[in-house]
Amino acid sequence: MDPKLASKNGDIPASKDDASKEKKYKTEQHGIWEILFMNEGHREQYLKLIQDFPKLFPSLYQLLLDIYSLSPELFPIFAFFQLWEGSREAIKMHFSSMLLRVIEQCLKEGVADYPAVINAVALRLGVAGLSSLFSWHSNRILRKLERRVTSHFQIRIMQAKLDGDLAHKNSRLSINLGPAAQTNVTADQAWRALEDILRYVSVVITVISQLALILHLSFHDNGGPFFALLCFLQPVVSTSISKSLWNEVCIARENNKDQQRMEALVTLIKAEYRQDVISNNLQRYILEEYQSASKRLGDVSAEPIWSVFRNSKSPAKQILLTFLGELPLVYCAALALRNPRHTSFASIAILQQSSAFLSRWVSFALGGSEGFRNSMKQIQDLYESSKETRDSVLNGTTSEKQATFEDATLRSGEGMEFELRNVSFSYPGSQVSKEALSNIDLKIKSGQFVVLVGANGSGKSTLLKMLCRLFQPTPSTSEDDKTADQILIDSVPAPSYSESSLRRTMAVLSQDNLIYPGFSLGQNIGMGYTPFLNDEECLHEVARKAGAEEVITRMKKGMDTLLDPLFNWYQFNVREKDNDHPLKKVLEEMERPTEVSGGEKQRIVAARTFMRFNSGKIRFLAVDEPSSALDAEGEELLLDNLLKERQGKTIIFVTHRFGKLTKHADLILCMKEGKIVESGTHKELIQIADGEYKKLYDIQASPFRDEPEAAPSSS
Ligand SMILES: Nc1ncnc2c1ncn2[C@@H]1O[C@H](COP(=O)(O)OP(=O)(O)OP(=O)(O)O)[C@@H](O)[C@H]1O
Repeated sequence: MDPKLASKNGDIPASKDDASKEKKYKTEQHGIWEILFMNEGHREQYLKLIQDFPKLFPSLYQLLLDIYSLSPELFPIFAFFQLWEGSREAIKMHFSSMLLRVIEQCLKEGVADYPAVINAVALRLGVAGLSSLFSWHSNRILRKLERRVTSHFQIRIMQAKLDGDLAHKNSRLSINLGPAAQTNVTADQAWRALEDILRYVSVVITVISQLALILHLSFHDNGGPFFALLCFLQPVVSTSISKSLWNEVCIARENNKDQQRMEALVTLIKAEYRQDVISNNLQRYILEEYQSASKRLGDVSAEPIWSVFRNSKSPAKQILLTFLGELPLVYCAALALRNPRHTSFASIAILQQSSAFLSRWVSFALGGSEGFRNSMKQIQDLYESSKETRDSVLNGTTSEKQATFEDATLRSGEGMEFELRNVSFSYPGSQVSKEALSNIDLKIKSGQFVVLVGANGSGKSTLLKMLCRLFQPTPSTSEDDKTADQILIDSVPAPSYSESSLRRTMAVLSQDNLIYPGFSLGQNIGMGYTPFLNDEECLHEVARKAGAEEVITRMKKGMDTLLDPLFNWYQFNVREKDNDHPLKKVLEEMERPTEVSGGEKQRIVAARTFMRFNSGKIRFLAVDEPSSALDAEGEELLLDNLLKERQGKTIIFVTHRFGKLTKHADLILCMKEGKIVESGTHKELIQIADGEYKKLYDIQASPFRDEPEAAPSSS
């Protein structure tokens, strides 16, 4: 059926400070899809490409230099094959035309010219053979280059991402938002971008070589430039009147409520929702709701966007383009009528083939400019992000910078001292209007054991991360207070430290329970302090302290167990029901996951933190609700063992549970709505009538307080 077509104009919200940059976009409805197009034709796209090219070219040049330095021996062959790839068809057609002419000559004269035919056939076959050989060789070289270039990019990307958690001078939220982290180009995508660029270059070479062939043939047979012009007509008209999603700057979104409802209902039949669906007795509802949504959807096309979009092209355009495509042949026919003696069938056949070929490739060349520009941009992003990260690295990897940074490890054995002066922080791009931290003033003395409490969302984790230098305070706008927005560590502004020395003195145990996939249990623990990664004794010792030893001994492979293995595997034709099949057993082994509970994961992650203490350099321990999934015994053991490590460390705990921690804390900071509303010891805070701490404490303690005895019944 014909998709419904509706069109209206919309405005992309322009930034207030630059209303002139306001751009228009257009929306069209195709079946269940709404498409938002920029009002931008091929002309604009080409202009953009021409404008951007000087900016993009250095990255492309750098890329070619890199490929050359990675494989100097392969590079010339690689360049030759690219050239060959583009001109291959024109060369083949040229030799085909030679052969056809010789045959035509023989037919016309009725004489078999053996040497000429053999020569032409040999040349044509030779070219065909060479072409296959080159393709095979080119493919091999390309695969080799792919390996080298992908691994080269992978290292660049990894370096950029790994440096991305450094507090970056331009970024308020450093974690995952540094310039490096902002590049989402993967090494594979980078390679594909390079392939796209090469393909585009090859398309351009193809067009040029076909054009040269057409001009050569048409001049030879009095076709002249007019014929070449006719060959261009169809692709030029086609690209200007028809749209292809691949060449548009657009967003396609499914906006049909009934289709969305149907998809949501289909999701509910997945295994993970089975238990919920049964216990909520939803089976009937799901089926009925699906039926009525499907009825409401009616005949609206729910095909994938590309087919709905293609179907919507009007037949008039298609007919016009078909006729334009036939024009070169009509022209040849006219030539034959005008000058029958000089017309060669061989040339007409080759011209016809060549013009169809040219037409297709001119379309690719005209339509592919946006893709080409995007691919060049991807390569540029990749180079620029890693360069920017290198410039912003403050961790002393740049030797001349190293000398100017403080070394936090020098005071090993002494807990860290913190001072926050009027520190505020908002998460960039957050939908929450309030600041996550608001004007915090705080002093934490060396060696103090501090507990952070407060309601959900009060800012405890954010404050802890701020102290761990994972976030930067929002810069102060106050002209009067020059010391605002500062964090001092041991009385020295935090940015004066080499980041890597700070990291070496901090241990962080959070509630996220991250088990590193693809690493064994032992490696997961050992990565807390890599020099001892293979020290079995040490691994078991820290596992014991975190209460994880029992989990490990329970595993058949102990420390070598892979909880979350990372490897690809495929099975072909091993039937599910064929239980005796020897491969089925192997398959089962591979499929069986090693399950551990949330609490067990917490223990393993805690063991990694204990491992960090082996460096002897830890001066600050930040713990964020590490026992949320632990049983009472596990929690007691973990907290006791963490507190045993107190010597020479400042410890800050975030917790919701009032008990041992709050009772023994040197300082309790009670937070509310991004502010520290109360601070002191448990004894002090509990005295504040209507205080936030007392309120939270009472809620937890009240079920354990003795109930007043019920009055005996009078009856
Ligand atoms: N990644 C984030 N992006 C945007 N806002 C965030 C992000 N993380 C936290 N927030 C917001 O910052 C505020 C403080 O959050 P934070 O996690 O520090 O609170 P919390 O006291 O640790 O809460 P909880 O007790 O639930 O762990 C909240 O309003 C929260 O919505």
